[in-house]
Amino acid sequence: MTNVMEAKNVKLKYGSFEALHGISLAFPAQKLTALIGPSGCGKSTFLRCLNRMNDDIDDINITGEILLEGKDIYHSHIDLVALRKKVGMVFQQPTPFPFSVFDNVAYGLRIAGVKDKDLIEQRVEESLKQAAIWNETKDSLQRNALAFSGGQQQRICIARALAIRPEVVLLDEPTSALDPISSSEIEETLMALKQKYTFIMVTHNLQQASRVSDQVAFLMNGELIESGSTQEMFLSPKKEMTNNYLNGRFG
Ligand SMILES: Nc1ncnc2c1ncn2[C@@H]1O[C@H](COP(=O)(O)OP(=O)(O)OP(=O)(O)O)[C@@H](O)[C@H]1O
Repeated sequence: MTNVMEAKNVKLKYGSFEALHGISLAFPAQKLTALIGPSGCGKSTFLRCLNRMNDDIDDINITGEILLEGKDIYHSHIDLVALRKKVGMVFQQPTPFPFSVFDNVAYGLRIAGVKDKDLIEQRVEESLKQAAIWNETKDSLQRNALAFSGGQQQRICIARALAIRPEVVLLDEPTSALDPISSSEIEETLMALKQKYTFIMVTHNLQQASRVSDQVAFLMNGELIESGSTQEMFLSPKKEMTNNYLNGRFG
């Protein structure tokens, strides 16, 4: 199985506080990896390392390597704009920009300098279809994205992330702000898209992790306790701590 990304001994300090103690984890292509663990264990911190979203935080220190297609994304020659084209992100709260659906989805392409109107139109349509929001938006592409429901906004954000054809999509609790129906629509969308993209998702929802992921990584206190296939992790975890967490004994 090919790994699209691989973290090697990633340590991160906020000032003198070490939030990640040396995480090593590989992300197989066209699979969904779920990062799980109790609140404050470092899931979001680790996820944000994967497209260098932490870079702007004052007094942060990151060591180790994160390889994307074999190259360290923390190497000084890496172009951040190019990196974020390859590694897109969807956040917990839907974050459409306050302009039309069309302009939201076209945003990344325009930033990347794409001028061909036909190509942009084609990509917008394709991406909205992939994110399963085309039927609800096709007659109102010029409507402000903020006028849609939370679940629809989140699918517009997924379409926006997909429009630039990333290798990897990072998702930070993408359904936790949504109602159950919208959440299950997003889950179905992710399952359908796994053939094309590699997803890495932070989730608090263990049932969600068991439904949609192929690989699970369990973090606690900034350490990777255990990772493995979803089936193995849920049915026969190797570590007692993982078993206790998955069985609701703490969290
Ligand atoms: N910008 C920051 N400055 C200092 N400490 C931070 C910062 N961001 C996170 N932390 C600390 O790092 C640790 C890990 O936080 P992080 O948000 O990554 O955890 P998490 O597992 O995603 O939590 P949750 O599930 O509650 O979102 C916590 O102790 C948190 O307080």
